[in-house]
Amino acid sequence: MSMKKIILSLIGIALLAVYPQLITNPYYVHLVETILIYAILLFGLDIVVGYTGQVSLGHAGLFGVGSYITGVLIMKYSVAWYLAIPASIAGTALFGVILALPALRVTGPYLAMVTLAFGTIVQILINEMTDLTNGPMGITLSKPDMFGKQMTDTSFFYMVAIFMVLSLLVVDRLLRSHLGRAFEALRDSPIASDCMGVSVYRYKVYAFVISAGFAGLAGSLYSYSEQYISPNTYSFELTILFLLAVIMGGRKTRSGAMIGAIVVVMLPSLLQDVALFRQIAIAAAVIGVLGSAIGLARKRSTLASVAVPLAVTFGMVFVSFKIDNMVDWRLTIFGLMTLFVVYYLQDGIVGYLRGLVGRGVRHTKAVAGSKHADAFEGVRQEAAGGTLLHANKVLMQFGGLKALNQVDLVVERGTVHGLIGPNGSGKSTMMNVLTGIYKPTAGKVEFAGAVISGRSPAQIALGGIARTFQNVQLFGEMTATENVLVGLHHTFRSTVGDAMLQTPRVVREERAARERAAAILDFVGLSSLANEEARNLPYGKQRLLEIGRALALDPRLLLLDEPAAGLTAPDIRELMAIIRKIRDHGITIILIEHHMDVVMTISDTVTVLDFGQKIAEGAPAQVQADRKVIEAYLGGGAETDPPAAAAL
Ligand SMILES: Nc1ncnc2c1ncn2[C@@H]1O[C@H](COP(=O)(O)OP(=O)(O)OP(=O)(O)O)[C@@H](O)[C@H]1O
Repeated sequence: MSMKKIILSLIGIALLAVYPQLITNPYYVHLVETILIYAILLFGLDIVVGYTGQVSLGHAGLFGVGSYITGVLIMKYSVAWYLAIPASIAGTALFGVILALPALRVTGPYLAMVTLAFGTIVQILINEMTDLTNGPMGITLSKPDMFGKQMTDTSFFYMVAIFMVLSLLVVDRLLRSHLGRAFEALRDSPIASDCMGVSVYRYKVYAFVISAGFAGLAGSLYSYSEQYISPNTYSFELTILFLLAVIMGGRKTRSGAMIGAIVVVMLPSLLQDVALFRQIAIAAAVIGVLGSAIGLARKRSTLASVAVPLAVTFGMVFVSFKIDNMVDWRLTIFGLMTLFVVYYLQDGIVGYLRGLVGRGVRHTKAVAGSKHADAFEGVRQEAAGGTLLHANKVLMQFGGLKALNQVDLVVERGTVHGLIGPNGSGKSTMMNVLTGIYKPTAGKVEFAGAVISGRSPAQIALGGIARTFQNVQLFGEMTATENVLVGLHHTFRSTVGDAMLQTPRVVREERAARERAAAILDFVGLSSLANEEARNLPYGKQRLLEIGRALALDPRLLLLDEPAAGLTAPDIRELMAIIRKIRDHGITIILIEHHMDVVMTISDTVTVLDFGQKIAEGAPAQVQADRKVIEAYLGGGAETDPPAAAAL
């Protein structure tokens, strides 16, 4: 933790400690208490929405489950708080599994609909299960007892503050660990996550369960805080407000969740009180003017780009002085504010403020490569010779189209095996079959003596097959180092508990992984770009980074899908040297490439596909001279790839 962060945290804790002593009005103490409770929920919601990129409209439902578990346990069994709170966390986490199930099948608007239905069903059930929940009458409860005495409002405030600080610490540690990287990776590219051994299924479930646990804790504290719960609270509006809070505050930041919590609590007051609305409108206009001036001075914005947001903020000030009360206008103003945030503050308030001071998202800086770390540290040196991979009569059918038609492919250990063919001949389909993305319609794939067809991509990746993609599939918002670290995910044995508590094991594993990542980046020539976000790298470097990330898996077989596409001549030479070095370390390679000079120079064996069938196989010179191959390239009409044909 940096000195600045420690000082800020201590100031934050000191403010929380003195607040209820300085502010004696119980209304304001309760207001901040509610903000702290919502912040706990939003830390969790940010894992699902900000990190894994899933839409959840079910979190008000989870919040309700947490509240009612505590409410029912107290009403029926007079359970103590130290049992009721853990029961709410565990019980709501179980409901998180139910919410995760649809996320495994659907995404985007469909997931939004399903999670919304979940929230609605929870609300209806609470309403209808009168015997258990008291139905619409709600449950009344009192503040928890501590040492045989009922807590005062102030002592309960401290209890909530302690839970919030602990949640903040735990979430922060978790999200900075290998698990946080796994969540983030599956947002940027689920397919690449799976192929790096980070199972999308498993980590989506983890994200929902952990997030639900925090919703359960928040719900439980809320029931004690309000001392009365009823089904109406956990409504559709609340769930929208939660989602808006994460977006408005700024996703992937804890400070964003805190700001979001303030918004959730203050918005209803803001939309009722015209004087408060005027003050906020003026503050927004001042920040807007300052931000635009800084943006223009630093040449990061243009007059055209700041004109509309400025006009809107000034418009808001104008309107705030024109209206006398908020009653008729609150929904319109709420709608316009939502539109403004979604359109102009896509990185939220925290993202906007960071932009003003010229700082992007903070990533943990890469370490320098250590003398002890070696890029190929985990790779098993295998003796060349013998079959490593055998695809046996593979048929891959899409409707009536046979993308692969009874293809046999035998790859020898320690070789570079070229796979070529005109566009649409089935090369990428073969890659997808070998890595488990497609399950073959018929035939089987054996790898190192075991049948792998039918296994999941993550299982196949962890079994020793790594790949790159024809259309680069990097984790764009993560740095080059973090991309490689996702590839090194398999080297971690630490559990969620280790990550949350920062045990020595997780610290040791993280250090070792970072040193290894530095060595891998050095090997692919990207050391100087280690802290750069992948989306900002030049195209050629992105391809090299994909190779580095794949090497991190310690593969026995590496599949390279058109690694030279879009590369300049010097980049291609660098790439060829890298491929040779990888082979020299005993890793077998299957290389799909349209640059014939590359394939023919570095392959030991070449297989040629055409219309899903194998038409030739052998040494490069032999294949180049094959009449069927020449015909496939030169006689293929529109399907012909000119550079490939020319090279042949
Ligand atoms: N998921 C899919 N659904 C339907 N058809 C598909 C699918 N994937 C591939 N195909 C079809 O299978 C055939 C083989 O495609 P594939 O991408 O494997 O060819 P390729 O040899 O890799 O081509 P290129 O060199 O252009 O990448 C094509 O006709 C393609 O349209």
